[in-house]
Amino acid sequence: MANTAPSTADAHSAPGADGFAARAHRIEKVYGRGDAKVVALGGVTAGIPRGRFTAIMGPSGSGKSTLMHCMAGLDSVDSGEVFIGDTELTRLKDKQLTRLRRDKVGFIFQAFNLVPTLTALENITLPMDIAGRKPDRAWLDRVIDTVGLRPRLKHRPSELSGGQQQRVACARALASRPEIIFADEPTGNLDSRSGAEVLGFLRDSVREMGQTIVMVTHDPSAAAYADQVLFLTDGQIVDTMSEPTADRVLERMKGFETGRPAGTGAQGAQEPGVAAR
Ligand SMILES: Nc1ncnc2c1ncn2[C@@H]1O[C@H](COP(=O)(O)OP(=O)(O)OP(=O)(O)O)[C@@H](O)[C@H]1O
Repeated sequence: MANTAPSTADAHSAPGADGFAARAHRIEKVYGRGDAKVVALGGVTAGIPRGRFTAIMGPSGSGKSTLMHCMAGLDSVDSGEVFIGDTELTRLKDKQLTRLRRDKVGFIFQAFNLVPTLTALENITLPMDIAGRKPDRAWLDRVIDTVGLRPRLKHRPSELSGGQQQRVACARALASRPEIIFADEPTGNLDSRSGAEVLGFLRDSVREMGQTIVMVTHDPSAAAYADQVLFLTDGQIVDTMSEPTADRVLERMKGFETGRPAGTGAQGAQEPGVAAR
């Protein structure tokens, strides 16, 4: 894990700067036209620090999923640049983008997206099998033990609980040691106990394995597992928070929902480390 998070100014000024696993620079994304036009992202600049757990929060429709999809190369931007490491996604052709996503990015979705006919272990190694890469056995063992799946490796998804299935999805994302994992509401389909297990595991993989994770969530208690929170409202980053607690996140969210950031919610009062605009 990085000891010092890169500063807001770094994210702003330095495409290619060290310390960020992914960066967005003035990205805009507009859906529809005329009366149906929606500015989902209105020129967002953000850096996701390497080796840290970042949560993205904001009211419904604020652009969280769009930001994540654009930063992960799952969706295109209308203007601006997106980088994973030093690679600018916005310049890549489709095939190069597919390869980059396969080699450098891990995904965890709300729906676990496991292949029902494969065992837990086969699901975990599937992306590497498709890429023709041999798993690093020692690393794979560590991932499996960390998520506590050793006794369930031969089970198919239908024989696993929701929490166990999401742990398989987490292990699948971690197995290839990607530069960054994007998690979109990873606990959205889980009860609070299974959700807490998955979040604890994600946090441990950042602290103990140095993984970089960025997670979209609606849930202040989920965001409290992160090292820092980035708040979006109306397609703009309006605030950041380090060392979040559920209460502080909830308090700040209340401010955004009434259109008036609570606490230090003004743009100029951002805490350093996550994002700048
Ligand atoms: N494919 C699309 N076509 C048209 N508008 C879209 C599309 N995808 C998203 N939008 C709009 O863009 C805005 C941002 O959507 P996005 O899904 O990123 O928000 P969100 O913060 O993730 O919302 P939620 O928390 O409800 O999932 C919303 O107003 C949404 O209606």
